[in-house]
Amino acid sequence: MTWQPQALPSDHPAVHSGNVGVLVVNLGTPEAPTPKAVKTYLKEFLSDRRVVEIPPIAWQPILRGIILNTRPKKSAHAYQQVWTEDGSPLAFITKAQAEGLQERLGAGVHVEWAMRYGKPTIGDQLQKLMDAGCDRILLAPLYPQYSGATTATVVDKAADKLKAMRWQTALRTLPPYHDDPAYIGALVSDLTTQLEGLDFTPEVLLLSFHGMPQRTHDLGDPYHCHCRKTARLVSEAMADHPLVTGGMRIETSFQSRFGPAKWLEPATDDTLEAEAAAGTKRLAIAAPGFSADCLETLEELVIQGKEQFQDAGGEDFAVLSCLNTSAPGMDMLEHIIRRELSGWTG
Ligand SMILES: C=CC1=C(C)c2cc3[nH]c(cc4nc(cc5[nH]c(cc1n2)c(C)c5CCC(=O)O)C(CCC(=O)O)=C4C)c(C)c3C=C
Ligand SMILES: [Fe+2]
Ligand SMILES: [Fe+2]
Repeated sequence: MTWQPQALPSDHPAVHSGNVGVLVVNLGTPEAPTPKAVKTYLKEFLSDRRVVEIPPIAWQPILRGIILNTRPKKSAHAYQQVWTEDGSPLAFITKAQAEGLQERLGAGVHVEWAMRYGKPTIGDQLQKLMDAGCDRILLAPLYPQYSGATTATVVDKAADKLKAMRWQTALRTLPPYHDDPAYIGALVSDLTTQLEGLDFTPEVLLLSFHGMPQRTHDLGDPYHCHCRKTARLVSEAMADHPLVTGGMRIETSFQSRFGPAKWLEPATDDTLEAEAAAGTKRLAIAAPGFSADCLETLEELVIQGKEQFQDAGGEDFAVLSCLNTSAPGMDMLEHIIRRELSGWTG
């Protein structure tokens, strides 16, 4: 008689015996809104070759000789405008998203959070998950649109940690979700609720994404195309909304230009001025590429954007919140993360 493998009992769960971890990651933020802390943060961030694609021999003297001597003071002032008792919005919102996910996913999954630059570090948090017995970890960079400067650098950093280990944990990464119906649905639900709650009727809804050097796009980075697709899908999904049928236009722009090189266009600041100059009086702006409110939304849009629009003749101006820990946002994150855990959890 030949040997036969023993059949698994029919109720055998397709689940392994170790623990499963999820590490949600966002960009990072200084430890304090001071020039010293901002300098430390900017040095790490702007030394990342995924972020500034200039050979270090040319870039480091500019970074150390000019930028790190001028920008920290200016940026610290901006951070002071948005800092709260709980610290930097980007950090405490990311932490709250992780806690919300932990509650939703239950005790069978360990959820932690990390920042790509600053603290808590990706390496330390991966270690924490492994210390909790996680031999399978889903790394979830919370960037809907893929870019080498954001998504890939998170994966690089996690790989640096694994590189030093003899016995590695298994790692999966969350794919970009810029066109996922769950993400588009969450945005449309959240944006329409916020738009309907405004005390004015916007003529324009401006979707402002973080920018990137044009050269990075030309070298093949899909970020710009992902942003454009998100914007198109949101516009299509909102086409029947009374605000849109009533005449509200949905436009797209790119913010936070940094340095003298050409960045993705149209720029948000130029667009705000051009809209106001062309007679637009009432404008709402949303930043769907940011999972959490941060310096770039709370200072650059809420404070500077308002000034730019109103100085050019605009009147009513509102910045809509990011998905943050809203119900549609958390439902979406839970959905896309559960999907990636399939086969790892029951
Ligand atoms: C959401 C996607 C982001 C991309 C793409 C991105 C690219 C990118 N950014 C810089 C330079 C700076 N960005 C800064 C802040 C910042 N950037 C993002 C996101 C993306 N950046 C976020 C969420 C934040 C906010 C951080 C916070 O603490 O709230 C800053 C620091 C602030 C300042 O000094 O102005 C810089 C500098 C480059 C060069 C770049 C290139 C691809
Ligand atoms: Fe940035
Ligand atoms: Fe493109």
